Amino acid sequence: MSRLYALGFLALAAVLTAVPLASDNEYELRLFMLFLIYAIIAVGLNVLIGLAGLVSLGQAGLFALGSYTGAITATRLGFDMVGAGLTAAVVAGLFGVLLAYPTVRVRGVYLAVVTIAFGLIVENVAIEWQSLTGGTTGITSIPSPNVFGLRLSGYAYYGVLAVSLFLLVAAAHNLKGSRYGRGLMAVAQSETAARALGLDPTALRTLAFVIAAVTAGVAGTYYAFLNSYISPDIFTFTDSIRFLLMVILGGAASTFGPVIGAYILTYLPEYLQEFAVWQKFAYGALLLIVMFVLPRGIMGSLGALWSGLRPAARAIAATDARTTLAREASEQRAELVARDLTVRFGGLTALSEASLRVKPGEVHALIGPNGAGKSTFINTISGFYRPTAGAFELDGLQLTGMASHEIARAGLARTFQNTELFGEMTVLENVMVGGQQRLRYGVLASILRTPAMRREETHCRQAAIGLLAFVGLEDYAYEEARFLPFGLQRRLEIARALAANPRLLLLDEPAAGLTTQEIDDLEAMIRRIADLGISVLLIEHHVELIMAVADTVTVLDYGQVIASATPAAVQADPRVIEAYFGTSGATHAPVEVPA
Ligand SMILES: Nc1ncnc2c1ncn2[C@@H]1O[C@H](COP(=O)(O)OP(=O)(O)OP(=O)(O)O)[C@@H](O)[C@H]1O
Repeated sequence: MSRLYALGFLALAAVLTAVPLASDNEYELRLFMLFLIYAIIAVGLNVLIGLAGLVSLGQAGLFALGSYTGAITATRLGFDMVGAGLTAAVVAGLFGVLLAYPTVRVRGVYLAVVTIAFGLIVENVAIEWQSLTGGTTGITSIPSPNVFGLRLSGYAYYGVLAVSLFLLVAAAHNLKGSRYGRGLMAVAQSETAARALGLDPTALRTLAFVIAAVTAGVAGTYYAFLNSYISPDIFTFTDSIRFLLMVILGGAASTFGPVIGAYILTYLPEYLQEFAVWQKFAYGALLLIVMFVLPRGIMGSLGALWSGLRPAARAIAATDARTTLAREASEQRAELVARDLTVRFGGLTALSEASLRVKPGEVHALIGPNGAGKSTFINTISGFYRPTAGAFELDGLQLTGMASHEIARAGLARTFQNTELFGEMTVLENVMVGGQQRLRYGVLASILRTPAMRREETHCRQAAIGLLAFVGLEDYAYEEARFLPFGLQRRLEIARALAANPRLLLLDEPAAGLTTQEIDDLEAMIRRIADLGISVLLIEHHVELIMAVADTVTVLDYGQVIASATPAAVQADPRVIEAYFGTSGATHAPVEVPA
């Protein structure tokens, strides 16, 4: 943990310890405990909003679920706080899974609508299911906080809440710095690239929803025990908006931001009481001003200032990329075989019975005029399109019908025609996302930062730095990827794909938009990759590059393979000349493939 974060945690611990000592009346302490409960919700919600990039406006519904579950189990079944809290966590967690399901189909504003609907349904059920929830009257006489039969004093309960918040902030911070945090951010920033690197977006989003739901559920139980009374009007849509605001105001994705946001939004109404009828106006106006001045939230904006002062990457030991990649690749040089692939889009046949074989360890170029079906071919073999007919396999393993992330895990990595980087992550983090399929530690190990987890992370980081050196980007490790010049972004995409330790690398027009010097560097890089024993399938328009690096060239025209041979043979093939120039006899000179 960096010193700055250590200081932050120290400050948090100091504040949490000092407050009960300093507060001289029960009202003050109770208000602070309310803040702690809201902060717990905000920190959990931050995983969903800040890391996974998903907006939920139904958090009050999960808070209510936890509250009612806690209250009902405590009043009817006699559960103590631990039993009630655990039950609430399980119930809310299950609803978290349920809420995550729509993300398979909807996102953004549509997802927000789904979560709003969920919140409203919970509110209505709380009102209508009178026999269970007490209807509008709610549930009264919830026992005071107790653990294993021991009744907790006000201060002891404060301790439970303070420790819960502290541990949760630490857990969320650790999660953010683990493969799960990086995975969530990667999926949020480019789902396509994340899938191509073997990440399962559905699983990751479900994890984020479950974390946000479980924390809201537990906070709900804490609230029920604090208040000893709950009713539906405590959990309204306005509260969901308030929870969302806590995260955004404090700084989404930051460690302490949601706590600060929760503090401000708990205490602001108190401070503004003297404005009487203008209270709501002042509340809204203040929020507007803060968000206008600090659009990334309070901690987000401070964090941006700090990011320029981070250490250089060279300080971290690197694992030589050549040894890492070559060792594993030489064991399994890959052969890709595609048989009679046909892809139709409605009435248009983009690929028609196209067959291709990339021999183990070769550089195989796939060329053809614009619209010939090259991108369709690689989108199909990387699992982004389903073939209408035909099959393809990697070293005998049938890949047809597999999801893109499963194909990536089978050893096929790719780059994109229009680069698909995780723009707001650093160059190093981008490459680490590429390498994280090889990490084995679980969610619990992430949260606890176990020694085994840290060991795996160090290896992953060292390998990533080695790969950055391999492509000449070691000096940019801590830059945000979106700030790299275009040529370097292309190199980063290659480093990231290599980090997945692929057996077959698909390069989709890697020379597009590069300068002559950059294309020369790319040529050398492709040679070095091939020398490591990694098979390469290269889609390119740049003829000099193809001639220089390809062992075999396959030509597509109108979705059909019209030639597949050595570069020289293909250049002289009349069918290829005809495909490019519309006539086979017009020239006997080698074909110049237009860029
Ligand atoms: N998702 C899609 N939906 C409908 N049609 C598509 C889709 N993707 C590609 N096509 C069509 O399939 C045909 C082949 O396109 P594709 O992009 O594979 O060609 P390409 O050889 O990669 O071309 P370019 O060199 O211009 O990138 C084109 O007619 C294109 O319009």
